[in-house]
Amino acid sequence: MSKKTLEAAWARLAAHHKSVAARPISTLFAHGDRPAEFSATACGFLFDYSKTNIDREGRELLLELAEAAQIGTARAAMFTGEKINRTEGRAVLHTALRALDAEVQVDGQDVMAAVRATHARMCTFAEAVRSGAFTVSGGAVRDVVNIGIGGSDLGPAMACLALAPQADGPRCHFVSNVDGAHVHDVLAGLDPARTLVIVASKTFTTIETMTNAGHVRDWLAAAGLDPAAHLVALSSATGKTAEWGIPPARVFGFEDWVGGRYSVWGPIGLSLMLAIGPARFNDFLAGAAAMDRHFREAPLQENLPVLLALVGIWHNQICGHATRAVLPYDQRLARLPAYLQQLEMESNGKRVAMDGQDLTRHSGPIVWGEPGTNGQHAFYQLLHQGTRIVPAEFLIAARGHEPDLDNQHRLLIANCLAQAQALLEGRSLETAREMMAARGFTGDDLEMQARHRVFPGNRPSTLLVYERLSPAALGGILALYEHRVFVEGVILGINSFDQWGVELGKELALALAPALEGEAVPAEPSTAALVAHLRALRGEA
Ligand SMILES: O=P(O)(O)OC[C@H]1O[C@](O)(CO)[C@@H](O)[C@@H]1O
Repeated sequence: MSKKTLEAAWARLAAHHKSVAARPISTLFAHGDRPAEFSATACGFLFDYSKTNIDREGRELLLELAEAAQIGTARAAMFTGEKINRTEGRAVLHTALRALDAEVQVDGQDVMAAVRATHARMCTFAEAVRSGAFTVSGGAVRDVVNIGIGGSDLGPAMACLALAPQADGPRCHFVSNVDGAHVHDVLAGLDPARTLVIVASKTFTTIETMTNAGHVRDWLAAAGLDPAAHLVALSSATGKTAEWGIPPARVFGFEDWVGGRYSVWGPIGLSLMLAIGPARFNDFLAGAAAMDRHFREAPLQENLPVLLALVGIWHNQICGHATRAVLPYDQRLARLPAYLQQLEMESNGKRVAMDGQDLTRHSGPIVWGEPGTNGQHAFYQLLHQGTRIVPAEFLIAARGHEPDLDNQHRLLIANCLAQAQALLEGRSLETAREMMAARGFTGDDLEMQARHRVFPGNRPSTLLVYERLSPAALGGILALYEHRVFVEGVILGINSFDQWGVELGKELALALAPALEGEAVPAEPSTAALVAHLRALRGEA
């Protein structure tokens, strides 16, 4: 890619933004059929970005930016197994986990035979657990505890909640935090004899996971059971799983080209497969694979992941909005914002470009959110009247899973659309004055009261619409976001697939452990003082 072409595309966008920044978004609807022209459909999704300040020229310039960043070349490199994760010398092939018929090679070697074999073993195992043919010490498995953190937890935990209406297998629970409260509360009430324990860790060294796994192994042993009969491992480190005494038949491995935050599609998704069954899990994969095909084949201007990325770049880089709110009007997507926080911020929260040079612009956005309508009664106040603008990303299904509660689903949709409309249109001082006058206010009091009731509006939002949160729809949503993050990363020149920023804290935590046992004093004075204070509170100093 020519740096000059790319910088010129950025400069043109900045200049265009300067010329339209003061324009109210609502005025854009005066011309043509904006809702149709600024939305796109694919794979059962409608993505509406008409309530943004992007006009035809802005979109053209954004597409030019994507072309200048050579999205097409980068995309081909990812799908064909080139080692685009340069700092770790790895290919990036999570897409291969959901394209079981594909032919993919890394270093000239076929990788799909192993992917297919592991997938088949997972299906057989899941069927056996679900049917009761596979038993633990006390008989058929009633509860599954997945112990993992980050990508080894967030994907399956989020998806198990999202697809609860399809869950007809054993009950799945998730332990991630090293805080003993987490494992304690999850195990409370479970019968060890009927519990299957999945230790999910790509590296099998993550301190939180291995500590929790050790505790659960002791919990099984304390009940007089053979822990090995209850344990399953999902890991790339098969040597380490063997040291743990987990029988190879219950170890499901994957290659280093599956990044943690991209791993729900393979063995790390085993808990989800146990919950919903292999057929629905395959629908989940198929939904993602359809989005992969769309991402590879659709022209950039109709390409959903590219459009999401460009709207993101517009808001984050061009308009300077540092954060983005993800607002699923879908209670079962309650963990989607947390999942996306890892996906987006671990991928694109970097300070240097691919070549190690400082980024010349900001890294990816801060992502946060909560399901609607709950958020409306919490932080939406700031979205509507705060001094900072937070682009809102709404998600809504046309139908829920509860036909007898369809009236509530209509109310949910009404709320979602109303919020987007309120953000766009706002309420003028004039209208607020009329309102307060009608309520009997006069003079200075009327003016003061009215000013509190003004909504500036002109706040951008997008909406992703789908028919219903099925396994395929969830697969599509996650793949859409994965590729969006990839496209944003390519445009910013970031390696979206490493995560060196998580290392320092891990190292320091290990180094601090002896200090908390009184065996050393940290050199850093603030930390030393806090360790002393905490030890005193614990009655240890
Ligand atoms: O699966 P593992 O190796 O236990 O890692 C868990 C998580 O830890 C991280 O490496 C970061 O702390 C994530 O990228 C990863 O998903």
